[in-house]
Amino acid sequence: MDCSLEDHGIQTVVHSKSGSMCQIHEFGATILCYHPNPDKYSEVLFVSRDAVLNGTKAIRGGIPLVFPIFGPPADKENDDMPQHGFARRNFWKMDKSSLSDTETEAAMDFTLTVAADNDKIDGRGTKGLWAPSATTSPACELRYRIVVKDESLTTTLTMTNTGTIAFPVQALFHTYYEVHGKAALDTSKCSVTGLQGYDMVDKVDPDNSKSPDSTEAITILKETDRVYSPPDGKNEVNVTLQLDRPTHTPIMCTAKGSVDGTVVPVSCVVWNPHEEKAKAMSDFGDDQHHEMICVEPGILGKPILEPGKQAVLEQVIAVSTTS
Ligand SMILES: O=P(O)(O)OC[C@H]1O[C@H](O)[C@H](O)[C@@H](O)[C@@H]1O
Repeated sequence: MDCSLEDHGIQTVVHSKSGSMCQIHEFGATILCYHPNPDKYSEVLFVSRDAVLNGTKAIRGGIPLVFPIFGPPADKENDDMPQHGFARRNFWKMDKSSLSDTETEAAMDFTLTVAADNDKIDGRGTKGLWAPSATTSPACELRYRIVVKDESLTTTLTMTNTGTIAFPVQALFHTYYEVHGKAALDTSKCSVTGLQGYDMVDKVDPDNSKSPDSTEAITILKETDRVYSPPDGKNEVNVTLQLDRPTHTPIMCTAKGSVDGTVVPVSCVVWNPHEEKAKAMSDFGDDQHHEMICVEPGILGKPILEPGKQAVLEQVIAVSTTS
């Protein structure tokens, strides 16, 4: 992504001390780029060259936010909410009072407020739990805090149930990483480690699902769409990504979640559409599956968020193990 991009709806947060910067599109509060200290590092995130940035379609790349469902609705007959929910399909508000730029970090918050009967929020569906209704629909406030440091980006999504109806939560950072040298399919250059021992559901080839998966390094050999759920006792995600970066250093991604103050397990999705799916997506270059890999930590267990309570999902992307 071109970090010099300036446009209506795009906000920039710069950490003056280190020069690290991040750009966020108000549509979906989608982070488009994260460029750590430019004296030392290159861009971390991938955005499709055909991504739609005018607010008519979820942005293909960066870090789209998935909430309150992951994938299509569980009960498609009775719920027409679109895949991955509504968070990525609406304009969020930047909170000017949250802006800061200190010695150690720069920060910016975005919010999306969803009243129970607000029918202006795109993607709530017309038949399911979230269909706008003053009496039967949930309400929520989403607050998204983005903190940029010299060598790390921390994103924290706080989901507050502001209504009277409890709802199941799924929330995920759909992070698209740039793989340098178009090497995503080169197994010696692009890999993800840290998910060994997780239960793996293979959405492309269900017969290949493993419980637990003993694979040490996940590489891309074909279309890959896998959901990794942690073994008992492991709640945080802690993965290492080799992306053939110019510095030859890996990226570390950690993530944790909680509901009403209680830690909940965080799963991790690994996705690369490969050739056929790449060609089928109108907002993705035919050959761009060579340039990216999605590693997406999230709360997928559908814990119930009661009225007045909060769920929190946090991700840290670090370009150095010392961050
Ligand atoms: O095309 P989208 O709705 O953005 O979804 C892109 C991908 O997101 C996740 O990674 C899912 O596991 C995939 O099944 C889906 O294809």
